[in-house]
Amino acid sequence: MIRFEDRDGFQAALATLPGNDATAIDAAAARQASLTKPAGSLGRLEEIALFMAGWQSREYPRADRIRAAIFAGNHGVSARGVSAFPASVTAQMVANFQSGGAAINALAGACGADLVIVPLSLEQPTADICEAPAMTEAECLESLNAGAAVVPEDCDLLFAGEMGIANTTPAAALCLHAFGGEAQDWTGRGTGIDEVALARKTEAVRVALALHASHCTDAFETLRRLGGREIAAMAGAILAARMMRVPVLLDGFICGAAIAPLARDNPAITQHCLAAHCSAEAGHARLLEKLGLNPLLHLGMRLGEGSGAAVAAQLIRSALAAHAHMATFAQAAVAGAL
Ligand SMILES: O=C(O)c1ccc[n+]([C@@H]2O[C@H](COP(=O)([O-])O)[C@@H](O)[C@H]2O)c1
Ligand SMILES: Cc1cc2nc[nH]c2cc1C
Repeated sequence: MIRFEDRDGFQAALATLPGNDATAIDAAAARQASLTKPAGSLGRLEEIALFMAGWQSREYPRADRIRAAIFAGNHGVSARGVSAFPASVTAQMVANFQSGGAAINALAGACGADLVIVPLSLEQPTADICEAPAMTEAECLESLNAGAAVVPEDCDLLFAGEMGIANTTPAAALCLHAFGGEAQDWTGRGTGIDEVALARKTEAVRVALALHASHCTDAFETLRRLGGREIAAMAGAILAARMMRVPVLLDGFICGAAIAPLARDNPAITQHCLAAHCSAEAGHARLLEKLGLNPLLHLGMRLGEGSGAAVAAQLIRSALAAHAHMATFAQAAVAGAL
């Protein structure tokens, strides 16, 4: 299991990311070229098969062991009226996840993922990012390690999701810091706020940046100041997955925002990631573009909790089923292209 010893250990891991296996990609590409279809006719499903082959070092990659990890945290900034829901909903939804009644329970079941729910000190919200750093150094490190701990040794695919009332506010702040622009470029309606609350939320993002930006010198410090526990946990899980060369499906806006500070330090962090979908949250399309990721799905979803990733995991399974089970031209005695 991966564990980051301290902030330097986290930053060192981010600076020395392993790459994929070009030999496995070549072998998988040769197999794709031999299958009974015009070259490229399975479109992105072919790319997915090669992507999975490269990270798993397998000519025949698998999606049998899928780990879905949902992290939950509370946010001091929720007291500013930036969400359509009260902060108490975070713990209530965790209870719903635990009793099997949430969307992610149904969707993780449908894609065959093994779901773990990780509540992170829900009784202790982060500090209001408009007034202070969200977390202490110890809290941030603990959250990163809670994320790293969910990646099993034998894992074919990981997806990380979140639950945290008000977390689209720190997510917007992380995007603004990583990629610039204006607060309104990154601030959306989250759970469904009105115009007045949107103005308050945009101002909160602006104030948080004014307070912290000059101190955000690396990914750890940025997550600590502008993030939240579940956000840092997703970042820790995604970095740990990379260290173990486990491919990752990113979920929605908050999940993408969690790696924005990592991408600022090392843009290669996205190489083992596929963007599951483009959320309806304003800012997600721009975020994916900045991360250099082309989302697999556009379903108008904006739920979070790993729901988009769970749907996209079915595409991964389809891509790998075609890759593994189709006949070759030679086996099926089908003539190749002229
Ligand atoms: O995944 C997304 O793109 C997404 C977009 C908007 C909202 N959410 C979810 O809604 C919550 C955050 O919204 P808010 O309005 O409370 O900041 C949090 O629990 C997220 O999982 C998620
Ligand atoms: C009900 C509810 C469910 C969620 N799941 C993820 N974020 C959420 C936010 C709310 C408000």
